[in-house]
Amino acid sequence: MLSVRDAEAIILNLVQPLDPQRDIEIIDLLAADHRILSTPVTSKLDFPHWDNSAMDGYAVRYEDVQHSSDAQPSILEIIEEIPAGYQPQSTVKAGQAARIFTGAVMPTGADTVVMQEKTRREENRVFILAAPQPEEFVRHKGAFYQGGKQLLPRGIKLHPPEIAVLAAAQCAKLSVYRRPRVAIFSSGDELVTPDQILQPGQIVDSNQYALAALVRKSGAEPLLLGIVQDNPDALREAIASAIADADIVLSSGGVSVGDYDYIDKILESLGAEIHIRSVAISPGKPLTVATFPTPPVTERLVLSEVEVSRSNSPIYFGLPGNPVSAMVTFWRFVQPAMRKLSGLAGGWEPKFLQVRSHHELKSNGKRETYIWGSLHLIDGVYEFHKAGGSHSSGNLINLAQTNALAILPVGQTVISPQAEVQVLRVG
Ligand SMILES: Nc1nc2c(c(=O)[nH]1)N[C@H]1C(S)=C(S)[C@@H](COP(=O)(O)OP(=O)(O)OC[C@H]3O[C@@H](n4cnc5c(N)ncnc54)[C@H](O)[C@@H]3O)O[C@H]1N2
Ligand code: MOO
Ligand SMILES: [Mg+2]
Repeated sequence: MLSVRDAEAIILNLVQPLDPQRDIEIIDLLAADHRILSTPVTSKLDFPHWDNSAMDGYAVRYEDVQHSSDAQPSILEIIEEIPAGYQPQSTVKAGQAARIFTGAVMPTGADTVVMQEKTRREENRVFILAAPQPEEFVRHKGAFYQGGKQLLPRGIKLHPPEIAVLAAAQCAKLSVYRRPRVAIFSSGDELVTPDQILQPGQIVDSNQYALAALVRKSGAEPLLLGIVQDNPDALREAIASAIADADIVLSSGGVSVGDYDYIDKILESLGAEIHIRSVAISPGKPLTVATFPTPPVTERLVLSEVEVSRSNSPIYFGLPGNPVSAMVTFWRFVQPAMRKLSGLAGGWEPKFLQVRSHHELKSNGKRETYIWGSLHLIDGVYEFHKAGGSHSSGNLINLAQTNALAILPVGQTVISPQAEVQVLRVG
């Protein structure tokens, strides 16, 4: 069976990132948090834009004050007051100083700022009580960034620090990658929506809700196609509809070997190339990954009124139906694919932590095993606590309030309490 690592490599290799010319939208800077920059940003401005003061104090000529001390202060004539936002009018000459405030433009002639606390004021004279360093408390034009160089590269996720930079660079509107569109449907005759009255044998379609939340949390737009019966015609129609408009399709259920598990057969009949049918992971072994190299043979079904554009053919993930299996395979395989597709320049693979396990963790050693639980900070160090209750892949109840998956590699059957374990943060 395919290893988790090989499956991840195959999946990432299949993903074509969104196109930085076509797959973009122009948004307001105020809406930019968590979006991905699709064009490198350059500014004409230098940062700082001009020499300015880092302190409230006096702008002086270093040579006038270099020997100042409490006992023998230099005495300078104050020729101008320069608040922030004001363009100085005078030149500071020998024996002169300008009153200046933090962020205000340095006057010509002055090269150093003496902070107020090291001075004494007497009417329009200032006594400098200590010798400064040359150019002390001057923030020089272009010291932080020189106009014309790249300010921010394409493919980064925007967070408050980048948004501050973009604001300072006067990018009130900016170009970001559009959100990936992820079609989601659930397959199974036993499934109903949460508002329906359960008949014998029925259960609620929780996967649709879980996957929609996961997709939205990953910065993509979920297209919810509802519940599809275990019926080849209905499934064929749902899949054709999903692949028409989505970048990624997520179905859950129907990928194992049962008589009503139709997904793989229907994908094949639609001309899909199936790259993965199962992976050595627990939970989540029956996982189908497929692409559509040629346009599907069925007629295109329009999902929405909106005219949509797509540069690449979609990737289909047939996730296993068991609720925990669907979420674990999302976190481990779909999420990295979504990161690559979204235009992020790198860092698509999951990042694992090495932490101490509070409990004993067990596996049969045959598949890479993911055990759900939570990370707790104990004296500043993370510790993994396994969730109580059944670790059946059908038990979604004890998945609630977890935030991590501990991973036992193939061949490892036990991790002792207090031993180190590799963990994937989720949730
Ligand atoms: N003979 C074998 N049987 C099974 C194998 C196997 O290797 N040989 N693999 C098992 C594993 S592992 C898993 S995981 C499941 C995967 O099954 P399917 O993907 O075919 O999913 P279904 O059969 O449709 O459903 C499985 C289970 O999950 C419940 N389910 C399905 N959809 C939803 C939903 N949207 N929301 C909540 N729960 C859902 C469904 O009722 C079933 O209980 O196959 C094993 N069998
Ligand atoms: O691997 Mo299945 O995903 O055990 O339940
Ligand atoms: Mg099945």
